[in-house]
Amino acid sequence: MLGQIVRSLGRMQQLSNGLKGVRLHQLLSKETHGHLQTSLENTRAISTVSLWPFSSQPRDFSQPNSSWSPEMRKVYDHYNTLCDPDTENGEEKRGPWRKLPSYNRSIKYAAGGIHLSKLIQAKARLFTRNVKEQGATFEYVVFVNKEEKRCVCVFQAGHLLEGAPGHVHGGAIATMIDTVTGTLAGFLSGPIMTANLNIDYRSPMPLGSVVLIHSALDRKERRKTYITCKVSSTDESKLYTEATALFVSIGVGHLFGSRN
Ligand SMILES: CCCCCCCC/C=C\CCCCCCCC(=O)SCCNC(=O)CCNC(=O)[C@H](O)C(C)(C)COP(=O)(O)OP(=O)(O)OC[C@H]1O[C@@H](n2cnc3c(N)ncnc32)[C@H](O)[C@@H]1OP(=O)(O)O
Repeated sequence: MLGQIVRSLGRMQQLSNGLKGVRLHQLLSKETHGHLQTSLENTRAISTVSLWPFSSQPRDFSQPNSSWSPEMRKVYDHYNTLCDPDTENGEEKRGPWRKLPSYNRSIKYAAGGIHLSKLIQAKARLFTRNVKEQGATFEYVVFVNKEEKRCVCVFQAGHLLEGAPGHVHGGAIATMIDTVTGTLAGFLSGPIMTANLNIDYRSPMPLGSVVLIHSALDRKERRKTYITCKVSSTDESKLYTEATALFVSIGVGHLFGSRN
């Protein structure tokens, strides 16, 4: 994935004069750093090298906060524990689970350039992370299992996500499905965009619910990554939603109006 992203960014640099003087590391998002670190296995060595262009650290939203219900916290703790390394014969071994960090921008910084300024505006924020009041909208953390090519998102739906009275808006559920399946597809295939999303809403989801969003790789065909998804109660006794999604791999230049 590192090679893929660096190649894509290299193409993007060639694309635009506006990119002159911008270094690749300035364009890499913190998320991408996280993914790179994970995929490169050697997280300790990598994390000692600062690739982040700002002096102040951005806030990682994938952390418990006071709006979380006891149920949200319990499920988070369960999956977080799966990320802990085991100690065997005095040696630390990491399992396949990783918690992914989440920030309110994917790309935070770039210097100059008309193409970049179209994309990187000071007020732009990641849709799911743009509300200051904790617990009001999307509270979620994604855990990925790289061996099984699947992930689980723990999602608590806040009161501003109402659709049908007392229940979560279908568009908010679709947002989370797109986010979680897209995160998995991006983790497995590098830069992608959603091409198709099919959703079956099976039961209404009460506001305030804590649910699991399970996503798994179905298959990959050329540039296409197919992902399946199920949204259920945390004990998995109730099925709320099922979905399938298709993501198409893109060169980052795609976002700048180039098909390369
Ligand atoms: C730089 C990004 C890096 C991401 C890093 C993530 C960091 C993590 C951060 C935060 C996590 C949050 C994660 C969020 C995730 C959400 C993502 C979104 O919501 S994206 C917004 C909604 N999507 C669009 O706006 C796409 C608009 N559509 C397009 O741009 C194009 O149509 C595109 C890219 C989808 C395909 O265009 P073509 O020209 O590149 O490719 P062609 O040739 O048309 O298709 C390639 C193959 O895909 C099939 N295909 C394309 N569209 C299809 C469709 N709708 N249904 C079925 N097949 C389709 C085609 O038939 C073709 O298949 P054959 O290889 O020939 O077999």
